[in-house]
Amino acid sequence: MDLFNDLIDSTENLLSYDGTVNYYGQIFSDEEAFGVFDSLLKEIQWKNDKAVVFGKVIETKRKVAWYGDIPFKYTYSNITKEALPWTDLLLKLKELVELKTNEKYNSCLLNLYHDGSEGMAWHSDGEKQLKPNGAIASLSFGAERKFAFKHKQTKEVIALQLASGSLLVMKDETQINWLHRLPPTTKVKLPRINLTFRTILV
Ligand SMILES: O=C(O)CCC(=O)C(=O)O
Ligand SMILES: [Fe+2]
Repeated sequence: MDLFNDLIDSTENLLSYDGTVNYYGQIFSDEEAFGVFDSLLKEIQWKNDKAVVFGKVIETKRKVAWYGDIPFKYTYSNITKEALPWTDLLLKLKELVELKTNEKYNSCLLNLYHDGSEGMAWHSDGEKQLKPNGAIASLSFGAERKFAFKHKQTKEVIALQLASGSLLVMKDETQINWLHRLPPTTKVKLPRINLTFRTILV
């Protein structure tokens, strides 16, 4: 457990305006986080992410997976996926995150970054199928990575480190007003798994 975790106030809003982001720090010990990382690596049906760019289908090195209450169809980057049924571990993680954040979720997008060369470019999670202004809860396991927000108008950037076993929540108008990204870095040589719990409209 990070000694500094005691100093983290999960009720503090990291954004100065136009949205709410709360960082809970490590909600798992390093050892627990490693165990979860290992299980997810083995049991999740990881697939290379596909995107349509200028009409061409490209495959990213990053791997993804999509799970949910029912076989929701979810479209992003012009590709539609169908949610797989929850595994026992994913359900446990979902219930823990629901308890911690006092919100409900019905689906989860998972990302596997093999090392720092893989990241995610500036975007917001504002897909039409998502509940408007719904909370998105992000769990991280494995390598610690930098995560950043950029305001769409003012261009203000707010960055933080996402520790292994940590929880972050984005809610209210965050997706309307802010972009976020996971910057690539040559410093990180180890893999990271990220889970974002979301609410799909049914
Ligand atoms: O890997 C992360 O921390 C963020 C992933 C993300 O932004 C997304 O899946 O939409
Ligand atoms: Fe995102």
